[in-house]
Amino acid sequence: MSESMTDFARATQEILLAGQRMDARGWVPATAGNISRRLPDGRIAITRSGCHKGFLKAEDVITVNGGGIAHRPGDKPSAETLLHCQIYQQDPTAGAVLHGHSVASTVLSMIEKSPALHLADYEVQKVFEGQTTHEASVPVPLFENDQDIARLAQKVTPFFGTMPAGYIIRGHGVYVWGKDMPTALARLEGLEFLLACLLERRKLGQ
Ligand SMILES: CSC[C@@H](O)[C@@H](O)C(=O)COP(=O)(O)O
Ligand SMILES: [Zn+2]
Repeated sequence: MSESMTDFARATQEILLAGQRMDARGWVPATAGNISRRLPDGRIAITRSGCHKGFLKAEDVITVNGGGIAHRPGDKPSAETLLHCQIYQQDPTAGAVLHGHSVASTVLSMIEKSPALHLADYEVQKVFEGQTTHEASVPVPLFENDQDIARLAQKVTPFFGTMPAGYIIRGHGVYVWGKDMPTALARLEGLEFLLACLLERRKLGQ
């Protein structure tokens, strides 16, 4: 097996396990969500469009170039591939990207009319990039949903460098990334935990 095949096989395994984890937590209902991993040679391993992320098979992971074009003609990558490519392009440290559709991110982003949610006073916010204390406010930008993914990506571009916890698309879901798959998963779990806390507090009228 060549070195690049080894890297792709390892990334595929990570993506399959991440899909199972996200499904077990209820964050990827039906065929929602998508998952990717940057390979050392610059290719991006990403889920095929329309697969259930809890039941991914190795053949459901394909590769695209930095512009989101599948290397193998006929392969149909995630409909949101350009958002993954954008993250890898804008953040050279990013090695894995996760997108999910949790109840908390969907509901909170629909009832919050301001352009961001703010996470403050929570110990768990230290899971995010550069955060060392609960005594900080971590902004999570909210972008309007758009079926034109290239247009949506344009709206996100100016925010790179200011999103330690990732971002939310309104009525749709979260995008989170990290240097590797464990880091991205930890950030997703941290963000989803905090969104669930915010939602609980809203229900309590706080
Ligand atoms: C179940 S519809 C969800 C899709 O429209 C999309 O938002 C999504 O997250 C999954 O799209 P996919 O093309 O499978 O990566
Ligand atoms: Zn989605």
